[in-house]
Amino acid sequence: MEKKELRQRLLAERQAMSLAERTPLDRAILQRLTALPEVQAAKTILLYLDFRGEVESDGMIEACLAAGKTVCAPVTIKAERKMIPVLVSSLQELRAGAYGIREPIYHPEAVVPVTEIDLVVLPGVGFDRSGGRLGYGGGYYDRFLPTLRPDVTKIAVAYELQVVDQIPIEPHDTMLDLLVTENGVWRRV
Ligand SMILES: Nc1nc2c(c(=O)[nH]1)N(C=O)[C@@H](CNc1ccc(C(=O)N[C@@H](CCC(=O)O)C(=O)O)cc1)CN2
Ligand SMILES: Nc1ncnc2c1ncn2[C@@H]1O[C@H](COP(=O)(O)OP(=O)(O)OP(=O)(O)O)[C@@H](O)[C@H]1O
Repeated sequence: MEKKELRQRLLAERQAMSLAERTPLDRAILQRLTALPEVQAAKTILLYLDFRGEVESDGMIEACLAAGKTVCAPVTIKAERKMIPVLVSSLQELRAGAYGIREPIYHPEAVVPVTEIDLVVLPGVGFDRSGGRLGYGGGYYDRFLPTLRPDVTKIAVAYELQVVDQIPIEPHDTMLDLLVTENGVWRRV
């Protein structure tokens, strides 16, 4: 169970970081992310709402809203192991959803059609520099990513301590295009 052990080790390392340690890293990641031409060109972006010590995402949401972009975030349907992109118009209009993750309030009119999404920013537990990603093991993004338009840019954001030489990859895994950490940006080659 290589994946399970890697997940536990990386989660423990991430949780061990203090707020004072992560705050400058969050800022550096936010700056690198918003400077990317792909992000600047995107009109509709699927972001996430951080939990369990993921890279802070509120700043990304604020920046995208301020730039006039359409922002959506996952609403998690645990029973169906699926996630739905729902419009986020403000960080004040969120509630705690499945797993205690903050999410926008689901209304059928607030669902963003997957065909409208231009770019996805993904959290995760571990990453490698060739597009591999390790999540919490729910398979939510694994099922969701193949439903997107093929031209959608998929960007991982992570602390450098979450980056390993090689994430064990399975056939259902979708490779990510870019990895952004506090130290730089890696484009999948
Ligand atoms: N911020 C954020 N939102 C997200 C995700 C994410 O990774 N980060 N997701 C990306 O997928 C989805 C939620 N995925 C999750 C998957 C599993 C567990 C979880 O707690 N799993 C159990 C045991 C694993 C299992 O069920 O087999 C656990 O860790 O205790 C939590 C969230 C949708 N929203
Ligand atoms: N497209 C799919 N259809 C059905 N089951 C899937 C699919 N993709 C993944 N799964 C299943 O979901 C489970 C979790 O997969 P995996 O460990 O890759 O998740 P993860 O990438 O860590 O999690 P997440 O995407 O939620 O962050 C596995 O048991 C896998 O078989």
